[in-house]
Amino acid sequence: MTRNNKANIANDMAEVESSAGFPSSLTSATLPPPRTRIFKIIVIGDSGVGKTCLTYRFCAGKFPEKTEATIGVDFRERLIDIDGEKIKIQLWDTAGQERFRKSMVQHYYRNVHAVVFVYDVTSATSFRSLPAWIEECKQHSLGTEVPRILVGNKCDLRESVQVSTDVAQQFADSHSMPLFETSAKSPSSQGGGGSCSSSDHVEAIFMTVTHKLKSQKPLMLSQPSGTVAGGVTIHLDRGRDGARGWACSSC
Ligand SMILES: Nc1nc2c(ncn2[C@@H]2O[C@H](COP(=O)(O)OP(=O)(O)OP(=O)(O)O)[C@@H](O)[C@H]2O)c(=O)[nH]1
Repeated sequence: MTRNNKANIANDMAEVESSAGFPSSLTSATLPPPRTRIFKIIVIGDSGVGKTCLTYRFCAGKFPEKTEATIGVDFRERLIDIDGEKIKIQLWDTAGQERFRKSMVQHYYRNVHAVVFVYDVTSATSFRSLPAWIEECKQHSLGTEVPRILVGNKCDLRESVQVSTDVAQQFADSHSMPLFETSAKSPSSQGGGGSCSSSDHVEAIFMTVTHKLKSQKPLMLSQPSGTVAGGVTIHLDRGRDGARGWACSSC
């Protein structure tokens, strides 16, 4: 990781962490022009379920040609316009492998606005891991007011499905989460009953979360409107061992 990347990460973390509200000294008469809000969304789940591919698809618009196991965390950002307001979606693509996430975990969960749990529909093991991921969120004091969604990825591999939509939907219902089944690889794949019928599920998933956050959160200061920053990666040393549910608006 370069010195610049480290500086960017520090800035990005500071931005997210400072987006909690207006400085108390500001009055309506002295408020600066509207700024871009940042929504920090963390994407978690077992290694290999496709977190990098999903976040890359949403931010870069395509399936990555090749991926490697995430070490620490990757940031991906996309600036979107909702009803005339510019919103920066900051996706934190977290490492699924325990040894690559250990020392970063506290950063993942700080000032999180929403959580996306991902499992692989062709891996019953990744589905069985979900309670542990939910427990990890709980241990980091993520309240039920933080929107959560469940995503079953790799729906394009129809012949290899191990997790049925019914079972996934029951799990999602029991945790008050909406379920989406999708494919980062084949955006037009049609998921099962819990998913949206949109032709581009990945887009729908993150846009749904953003709409939810926008409707839930009052306008806050974060940073001046500007261009979307590129991805930034925090790497750990390779040697280390390392409420009620809410509806999917577009369903
Ligand atoms: N067929 C298919 N393969 C996918 C899909 N999404 C991801 N993959 C493949 O699954 C493998 C793992 O994808 P990643 O996105 O790196 O997985 P990850 O969850 O980020 O893994 P970690 O970084 O280790 O936590 C890669 O070989 C991807 O090409 C999908 O929707 N369909």
